[in-house]
This record gives sequence, C-alpha cells and structure tokens, in this order.
Amino acid sequence: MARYARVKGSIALITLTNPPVNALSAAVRRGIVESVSRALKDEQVKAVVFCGENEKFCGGADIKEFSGSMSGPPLVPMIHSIEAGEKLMVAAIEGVALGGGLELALGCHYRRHVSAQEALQLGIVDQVAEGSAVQAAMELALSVIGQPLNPRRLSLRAPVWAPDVDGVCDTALAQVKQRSRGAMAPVACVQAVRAAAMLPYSKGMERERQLMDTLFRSGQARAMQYAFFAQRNAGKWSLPNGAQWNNTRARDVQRAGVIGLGTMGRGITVCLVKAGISVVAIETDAKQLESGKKAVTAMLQRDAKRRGVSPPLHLLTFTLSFHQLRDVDLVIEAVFEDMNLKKRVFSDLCKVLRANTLICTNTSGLSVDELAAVTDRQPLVVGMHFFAPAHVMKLLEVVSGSRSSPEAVATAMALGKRIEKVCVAVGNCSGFVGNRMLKLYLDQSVYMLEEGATPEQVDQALEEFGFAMGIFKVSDLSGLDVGWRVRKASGLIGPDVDPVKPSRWRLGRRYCPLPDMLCQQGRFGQKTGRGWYLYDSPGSKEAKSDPEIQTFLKDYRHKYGIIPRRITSQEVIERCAFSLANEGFRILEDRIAASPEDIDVIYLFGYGWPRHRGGPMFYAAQVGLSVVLEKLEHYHRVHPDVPSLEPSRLLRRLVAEGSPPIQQWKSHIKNLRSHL
Ligand SMILES: CC/C=C\C=C\CC(=O)SCCNC(=O)CCNC(=O)[C@H](O)C(C)(C)COP(=O)(O)OP(=O)(O)OC[C@H]1O[C@@H](n2cnc3c(N)ncnc32)[C@H](O)[C@@H]1OP(=O)(O)O
Repeated sequence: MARYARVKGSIALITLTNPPVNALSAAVRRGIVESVSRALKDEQVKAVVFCGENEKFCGGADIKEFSGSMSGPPLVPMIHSIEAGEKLMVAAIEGVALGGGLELALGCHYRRHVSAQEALQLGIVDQVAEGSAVQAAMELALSVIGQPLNPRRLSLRAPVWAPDVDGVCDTALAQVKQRSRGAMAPVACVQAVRAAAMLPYSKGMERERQLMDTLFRSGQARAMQYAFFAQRNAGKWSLPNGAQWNNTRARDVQRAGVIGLGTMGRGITVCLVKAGISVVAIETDAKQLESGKKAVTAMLQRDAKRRGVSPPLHLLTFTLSFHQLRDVDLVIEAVFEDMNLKKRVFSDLCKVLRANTLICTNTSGLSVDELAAVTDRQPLVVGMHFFAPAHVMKLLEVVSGSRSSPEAVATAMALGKRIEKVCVAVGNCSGFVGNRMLKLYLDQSVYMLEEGATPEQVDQALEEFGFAMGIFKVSDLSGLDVGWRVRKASGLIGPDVDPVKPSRWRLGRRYCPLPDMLCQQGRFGQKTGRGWYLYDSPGSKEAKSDPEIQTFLKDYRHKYGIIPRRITSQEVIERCAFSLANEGFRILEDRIAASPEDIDVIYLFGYGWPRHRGGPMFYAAQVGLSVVLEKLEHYHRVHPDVPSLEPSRLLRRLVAEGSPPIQQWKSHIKNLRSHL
C-alpha cells in the first residue's frame, strides 16, 4: 500500500507501507500510481515527497512475488511517469533504498539520504540530512518549487562519455566473468552499465529490460530468491517438542569463556569480543596462551584499524586458570577434536562453573550427547559448530542434543545471531549436517582419482560449476592431517591395517587409502607446501600441479590393476552433487535437519556451494528428482561397493509421489524419529 497525505499546504506526502522493508509489492506499486495521479490532479499540490514507513525507504521489489505471476503496475513505467511528472518529486530516503527502491528514488527529481556521504560523492543523492529525512525533504521541496524540472530528470541527461568506456567495460566484464564463476547477474550488471554509458536513455533502458528479462526467466534467479528466504527462515528454528524461535527465551550472555586458543578458539574469541561480550580465554600451556593472545590481539587490532574504531581489548582476559570461569554465562569449548580430551575438559568445567552456566562445544562432528553425559547439566549442553576461520565464515551449526533444553538452543542461536552468523539448528549425529554430507562428497572425489581423474580435473569441474574452490584445493587448505586423525580415531586406519599395503576395502565397503598415503609422505597440504598440489613454500596459497602426484596416481592404479578411464566434468558434478543431496535426504528422514532449506543454507554459507545454484537440495529439485534417482541408481549399479550411492528412501518416495516442490518435501517425511 501507499498512504497519501497533504501536508504543509502544497506537498503530497506518499508513504510506502509494506512492513518490514516497504518492498514494492503489486499493492504498493498500485498505491504509488494512484497517489501520484491524485497529486498531479490536485491543483493545490506543488510537490510530491516519497518516504517509507518506519524510517525505511524501500527494500526494492517484493521478492516474494517473483515466484508467482507478476501482477500490478510494472515498475519501470511507474518510475518513468514519476520522472516525467509535471510536479516536483522528492525522495526522502531513510534506512534502505535497494534495487527498485533506489530506482524509485532515482526517478524523483531530488533525493536526500541520511548518513550516506559516499552516495553524496557519487551524485546519487543531493544532500545528506541529520534528523528526519521526511522533514528535510519537505523543506527542500518548498525551497525549489517553481524551478524548471527538465534539468533534474535523469533520463534527459547525456551519458558521461569517457573515451575509453568500451575498454573499461571490456576489462570489467572479463574480471567479473572470472569472479562470478558462472553467475549470470554480475555479468548482466556490467552489460547494463555499458548500455547506460554508451546508448541514448531509451535504448539503454531497452537493453536493461532485455537483460533483466533473461535473468528473471533463468533458473539462477529462482535459486537466488530461494536462497534469500531460506537464509531468513533458518533463524525461525523449531524443535519437535514445540519449542521454537518465537516462544523460547534466550538467555542474555554478557561474559563468555573460550577453552582452547588454537585456530578455532582464536576466531571464536574475536567474534565474541567484537560483539561486545567479555571473554575469558583459557589455554593449558603458557606458551600457547601467549601465542593465542598475540594472535587474537593482532586480529582485533587489524579489524579495528580497518573500521576506524579502537580495538575492544579491555573485554579480554587470557588465563591458564579454569577458576576465572566462575562468573561466565556460557563457555565455548574449542580444544582439539578428541573425544577423551573434550570429556576431560567438560568434567573439569563442571567443577568450576556456576550450576546454570551453559556449556557449548565447537566439535565438528563428535556426539554432543556423549559429551553432555559426562556433565552435571545435560540440558545446558549444546553444540556450536563454527567453521574455519571462525571470525570470517558466516555459518554456525547449533547442535541440539537429545537432552538439550529449548532455552540452551535459543541462547546459542541468539548468540550466533549477535555475532553475525547465519545460524542453523541441527540434530546430533556424527558430522551433524554439513560434515556428514561432506564425507560422501570427499569419498566420491577420491574414488574418481582411483578411476582415472586427476585432482586438477575434479577441481576444475567443481569450480566451473561455481564452487569457490575445488574439493582438493579445499582439502589442502584445511590440512589433510585433520581427516587422517579422524580416520585413525574411527578405526579405519591403525595397527590392524597395514599402512604400506593399504586395502581398498574396509568395514565392509569400498575404501580409498590415497589421502592416508599422502599423509604418510608428510603431504598435509598448504601447511607443508605439498598435498594434492604443490606450493612454493609451506603456508603459501597458490596451488600448482605436481607431476609427482600424477606418477603416484599412475603407480597406485597399476598396483591395484585399475584401468584408468576418462571421467567427464558431468560425471564429477553428478557424483559429487547427487551424493550430497542423497545424504541430505537421509538427514531429512533422520530429522537431523528440519528442512531442505536448512541443509542448503549450511552448504551455501559453510561449504562454498554457489549461491546461484541454490544449494544441493534445491539443485536436486531443479535438475529433477527422477533424474537424480536414475543417476544414483546407475552409479550404484556401477559401484555396488559404495552403499551411500544407493538412493535414499525419501528420494524414492518423493519421486513415487510425483516429485512435489521442495517446500512440500517436509510433509512427505513420515513415521521417523526426530533428532531435533
Ligand atoms: C516489479 C519489480 C520488478 C523487478 C525489480 C527488480 C529490482 C529489485 O528491486 S530486486 C530486489 C532488490 N532488493 C533486495 O535485494 C533487498 C533484499 N533485502 C535485503 O538486502 C535485506 O533484507 C535488507 C532490506 C537490507 C534488510 O536487512 P535486515 O535488516 O537484516 O533484515 P532481513 O532479516 O534481511 O529482512 C527483514 C524481513 O524483510 C523481508 N524482506 C527484505 N527484503 C525484502 C524484499 N525485497 N522483498 C520481500 N521481503 C523482503 C525478509 O524476508 C525478512 O522477512 P521475515 O519474514 O522477517 O523473515
């Protein structure tokens, strides 16, 4: 809707009213068109001021409407009619002016904005006002009423011609194409800018319309719209006992403890302190404590310098003593990924913490229930699985154990939001959601090396699909020794298995020992300068092909009598993406995740899944569930020793029930026990 009011005698004030961000829904656009027409007809009105309710100008087109058939007045003609209007139009911009909201503002003859010095410099706004933008806009309108409007109409301005504009656009296009990794929108934006710079207004607008039309009809637009709402819905968590985001109070967290100042503990400490939370950071060894302190301090100083503020170092206490934790509201344990060590830490914590202090574990996959069982407060134990580097990565999996209380889950979710993470509540199982799925994706990748692919081929296929980095580059970055330790702890490698003549069959299924063999050679990835790739020196980031790896793979295949075959990019994507989705269906069946959207958010924010492909579950839906089923059946037939390739029950059921849209999948999960 748009509200019309006449104020100060000669001003028509049009207020966009569509909370929470006054998006330009069909009703709002209709309201604007009617109000503008009314203002133009009213002889008393000399100027029109546009504003948004609740000090938010406009969040752009209403994205909810994109999935249906669009009705109501189209946006661009509406803006043209405002710009061409014979009366003065002023935009009073507060809060947000995004997408179509900014276009509406640009269609006006004058604009104002609060706290937007940059927009002022760019000429997007004419004046930056303190206080009420609406008041300032009305005063401006009164002061310029009667002045000619043609010089203010952007459509009548000649493009600012630079002699090398074509070259600049070519360079920008090449850069954007490379960086966007298959996403169409950034490329279309550069093309639209080129058209705006080089063509007369009406032709430029026509080119923009064509580009927009192509984008709108693309699967990528649907994926991005889905991702937008999936991200926001993840915050609206619910547990099977009825507890949910809007009926469960989170506890206030003023003081927190962080146990362990390794890479994860340091990042977590930085996140907490930046959000204004006092942190007691603990290490067991003075040297480790000192190096942790230096690293955290340096990170905070760098960040503060970048933002032009002073670093909140006063919120930090570094200590070797658990006793300093007695007053904290919540503790996040971030010690080495070892169940026995974590259990020891948990029972030691119970000796010093107040009885009502929450204990969170930053495990990446160990059982939260098993850890909670050693404490005197099982309801107050939850998982907070951060992703490395914790001060950079947006994802936080909040793991609700079988005895975790709604209040504990709510507190971890609220804390995550406060430190600006995208939080997803998940149930407890080995690897939770993200790493449980990742294991199968990794398995497929190394199986393909055995069968004939190279790390470069697999990575290239994944990067062309849109991943920021291929799986082997990511593994080198994370450190190959991490998975090696986990496999040792789980009994997959150890004294009973001969490391020199590793078997390709363990615990009753296919096993690929290639990563273990690399670790045995001290190839741990970037940190040792050698992994799946070669690096100039330990710690350097540029991955180069390593001829030794090619020889190593050839020898390996020869030794096991494997005849290498050509593996296409299509096979790489199908085996990786469909394995992920297949496990995602099992996770839904097990109720470890509440919805396919939650799984997709985890992959978008924690694992570099390309946003323009929505997430593995959305991708499966977009490819077609029957196609995914068929492909999995095929790969399972070819690889019967890989049980995870067997299509999940839920996938089969969904296909049998006509492949309903992704929003309806939840209602097809029946009679299964929930872990959430
Ligand atoms: C007919 C026109 C045809 C084509 C025109 C195309 C051009 C466009 O305008 S495309 C849309 C451009 N706009 C955007 O991309 C803005 C997207 N929104 C945001 O970036 C943010 O939401 C924000 C506006 C900066 C506000 O951020 P924040 O304060 O963090 O709140 P959120 O949790 O993100 O959002 C609150 C609430 O608002 C809903 N919402 C936000 N923007 C839109 C929108 N454009 N359309 C519909 N709904 C929107 C969001 O989903 C949240 O809803 P809840 O129900 O509270 O979860």
